[in-house]
Amino acid sequence: MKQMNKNFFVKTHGLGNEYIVLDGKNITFELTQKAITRICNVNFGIGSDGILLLVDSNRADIGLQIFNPDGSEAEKSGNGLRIFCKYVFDYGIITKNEFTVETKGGIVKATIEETVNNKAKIITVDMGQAIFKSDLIPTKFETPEVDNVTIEANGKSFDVNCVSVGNPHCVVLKEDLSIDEIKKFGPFLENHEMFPNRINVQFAKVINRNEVEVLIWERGAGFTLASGSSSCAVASVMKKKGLVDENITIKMQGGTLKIKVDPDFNIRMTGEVREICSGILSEELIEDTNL
Ligand SMILES: N[C@@H](CCC[C@H](N)C(=O)O)C(=O)O
Repeated sequence: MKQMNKNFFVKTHGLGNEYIVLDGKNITFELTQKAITRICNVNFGIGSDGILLLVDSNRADIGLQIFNPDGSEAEKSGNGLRIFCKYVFDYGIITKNEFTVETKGGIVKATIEETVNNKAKIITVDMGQAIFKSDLIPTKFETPEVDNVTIEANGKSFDVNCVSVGNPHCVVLKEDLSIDEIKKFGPFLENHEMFPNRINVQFAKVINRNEVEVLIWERGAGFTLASGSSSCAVASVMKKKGLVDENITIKMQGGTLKIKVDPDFNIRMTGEVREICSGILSEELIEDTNL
């Protein structure tokens, strides 16, 4: 394992969905909501779609806490998990190709599929089973599942389909996708009164039985170029509706992810991750997180 300096960070992206990784044992400050928003801010900090914090686990090989740029904690993140797995593998914290990671949204199994110069490139994560029960997602709907239920957001009606893949998602099927539309209505769907923990939002267009195009509005982050858990959510909803087969390519603004949904709705996600940079958080930035 490489010896890392205090406040060492790595910034990595999965299809343009970028995360800063920190080791909880290696930082000299408290990762408060203020600290998270400051570090993730592109003007005052490094700029990121979130922070991944390495923590101990006594149930898995390693533990992960996931934070959105608004400082809220997410139960799971698909790109976040692949990015975190690359970090622990590349920096010698985990030395095997298959290992388990504990998140707030469950324990997942990760496999390093492909390496380049001994660094992880393609990673598969078994994301667990999709949950369609309204109350477990959670939503406030009284129907057992939220399948094509019409709700109003900012004066417009949307037919929503909800699912949890460890974190909550709301999928809207569309004939045409518009970035302006998801940016305009995403915040209202995210914060809709029927979603007590807020929700991640996807507008999705089925291209054929193996391809779906998706735009994403993330809880606590806003519009992002890609999302792993959103891809899993969309694939599960489309599979349940009988619109796609078992193997689905999800096309997003930042690139594509391969998702497999088995007959019991167990989800497997495979995709690339790339490190952007690494360094030491400046004392001046850390001082700023306490202001
Ligand atoms: N970008 C992520 C999702 C991150 C968490 C999400 N914003 C939430 O609050 O649930 C992904 O790739 O899955």
